Amino acid sequence: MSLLPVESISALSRLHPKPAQIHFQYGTAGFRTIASVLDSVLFRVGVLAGLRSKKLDGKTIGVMVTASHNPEQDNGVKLVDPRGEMLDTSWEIHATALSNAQTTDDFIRELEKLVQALKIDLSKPARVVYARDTRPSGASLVSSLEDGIKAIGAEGRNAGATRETPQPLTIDCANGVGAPIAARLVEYLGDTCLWFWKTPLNNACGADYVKTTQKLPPSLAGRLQPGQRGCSLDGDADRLMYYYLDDRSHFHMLDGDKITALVAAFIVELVKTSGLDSQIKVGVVQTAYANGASTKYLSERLPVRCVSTGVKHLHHAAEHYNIGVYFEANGHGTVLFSQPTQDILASYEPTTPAQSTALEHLRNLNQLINQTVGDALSDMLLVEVVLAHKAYSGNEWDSLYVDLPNRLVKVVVVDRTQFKTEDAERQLVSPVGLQQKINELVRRYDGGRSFVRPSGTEDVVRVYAEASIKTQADELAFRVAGLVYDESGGNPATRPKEFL
Ligand SMILES: CC(=O)N[C@H]1[C@@H](OP(=O)(O)O)O[C@H](CO)[C@@H](O)[C@@H]1O
Ligand SMILES: [Mg+2]
Repeated sequence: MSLLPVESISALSRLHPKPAQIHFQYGTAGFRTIASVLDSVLFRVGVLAGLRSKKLDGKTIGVMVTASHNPEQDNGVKLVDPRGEMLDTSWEIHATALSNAQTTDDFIRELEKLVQALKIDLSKPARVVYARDTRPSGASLVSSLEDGIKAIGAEGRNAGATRETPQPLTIDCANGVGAPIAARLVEYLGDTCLWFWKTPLNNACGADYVKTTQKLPPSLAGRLQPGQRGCSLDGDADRLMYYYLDDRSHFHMLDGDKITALVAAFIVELVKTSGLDSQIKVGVVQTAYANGASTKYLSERLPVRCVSTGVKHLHHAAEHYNIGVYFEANGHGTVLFSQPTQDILASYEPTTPAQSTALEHLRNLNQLINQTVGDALSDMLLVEVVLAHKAYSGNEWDSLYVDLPNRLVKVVVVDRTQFKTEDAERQLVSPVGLQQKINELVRRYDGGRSFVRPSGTEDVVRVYAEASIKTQADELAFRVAGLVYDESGGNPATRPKEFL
C-alpha cells in the first residue's frame, strides 16, 4: 500500500500557510469568504479532491472556484462529485477539519487520520478537473489549488481556461444582399460581437475574392487586427470564407473544408457525449476539390463521401446520413438533420448531466442551422457558436490540419464537351487515354493528386493539383494543364506561357 507523499505535501503546504485565528467552514456551497484569506484553503482542497478521487477509484472530482452572486472581493471553492453532484455531505466535515489544521504538521496529521479512517488506497490514480469564475482573485487561488493537486500526485485539468474576450468578428458582405441583414444583426448582437464593414459591391472583396486570391480584401487592411477573425460572404450571401491575421499579420484562410472539419468534429463529439452514437450516424460529403488533408482528417473521425461538384449533389448525398455535414471548399454548404434524427433528439431522455448538456447543444444546433442550403449568415453563426464552445481562436481552428499546397488552373479548350468524367469527377473517360497520361505525371510528385473536369458554369476545363510542397503543386497543375491543352487540339500559337 502506498504512503502519503508527505515530503511533497509538506514542501508545498509551507507555501500556503493558514492565517491565524480564522475558522473555516465547508458550508452550503463550500468555503466562501473574503478572497484574501483563502490561499491555504484552496491548497488543501486540492489535496482533498485528489484523495476523494482515489477513494472513488480514480473517478474525476470537480473543483469550482467561485463566490457566485457575492461581492467581487469574496471568493470560494466547492467540490463536485463524479456525476456532477455536490460533494457527498459526509466528506464536508473532512474538508472543514483539513482547512482548520493550523500548521503544516497538523495538516499532515489530519490527512493521515483521514486516509486511515476511510481506508483510502493511495496507489489508486486521482483526477481533478477545475475552473473558476471571473473574479480578479481567481487566478491566484487556482494556482494554490494546482499546488494541492500536484502535492497529492493527482492529474489536474483546467476546464475553465477561458477564451480571452474574443475580438469582434468583422464581416464583409461584398456589399451584396447579406449587407443590410448583417447591419441589422449588429443591432441585435452589439458591436462587441460583430463589426459589419461596408465593402464595394463584388469589387476586391467577398468570398470569391478571398478564395481565389487567398488574400485579405484590401478594404479590410488596417481594420482587421492580428488574432481577430474576419469573414467574407459573396454577393448573394450563399458562400462563406473565414480568415484571420496571425501575430506577424500574415493572412490565413479558413475555407469550406476548414468549416466542415470544425463543425463535423464538434457534432461527432456531441453525439458521442449525449450517448446517441449508436442511433445517430454523422457523415460528411465533399467534392474532389476538398483539400486532401481535410479528407484525411475527417476520414479518421467519420464516414466521408465524395460526389460531383455543385451543392445539388452534395445536398442529396448528405440526406443519406442521420446528420450530414457538407461545405464545398469555396464555402457553399450546410448541415442536415434527418427527420428521424430530429425525432430522436426530441424524445431522448439523457441519464447523466453530461448527456443532457450535449443533447441540449444538439437540439440548439438543429434550430440554429438553416438546413435550406444557401444561408451564409446562418453558417457564420454556426461557426461562431462552435468556436465559442471550443474556446478556439482562428489559429487553433486552423491547426486542426494543415492544408496541402494546391493549385487550380483554367484551360480554355476548343470543345469542353469532349471532356467526360466518372468516379465523382476524379477520372477522365474522354478524351480516351488522357487520364493515363495524367496518372503518369502525378506519380512523379510527392503527395501528388490531380484531376480534370469540364466546368459546369464557364466555358473552360478546370485542372486541380495538390502536392506536398507549393512549387510542386504549381508545377503539376501547369504540366497537366499543358497536357490537357495539347491533347484537346489547342493551337500552339496561343498556348499560355505558364503551361508546362
Ligand atoms: C471549382 C469550383 O469552385 N467550382 C464551382 C463552380 O462550378 P464549376 O462546375 O466548377 O464551374 O460553380 C458552382 C456554382 O456556384 C460551385 O458550386 C462550384 O463549387
Ligand atoms: Mg453565390
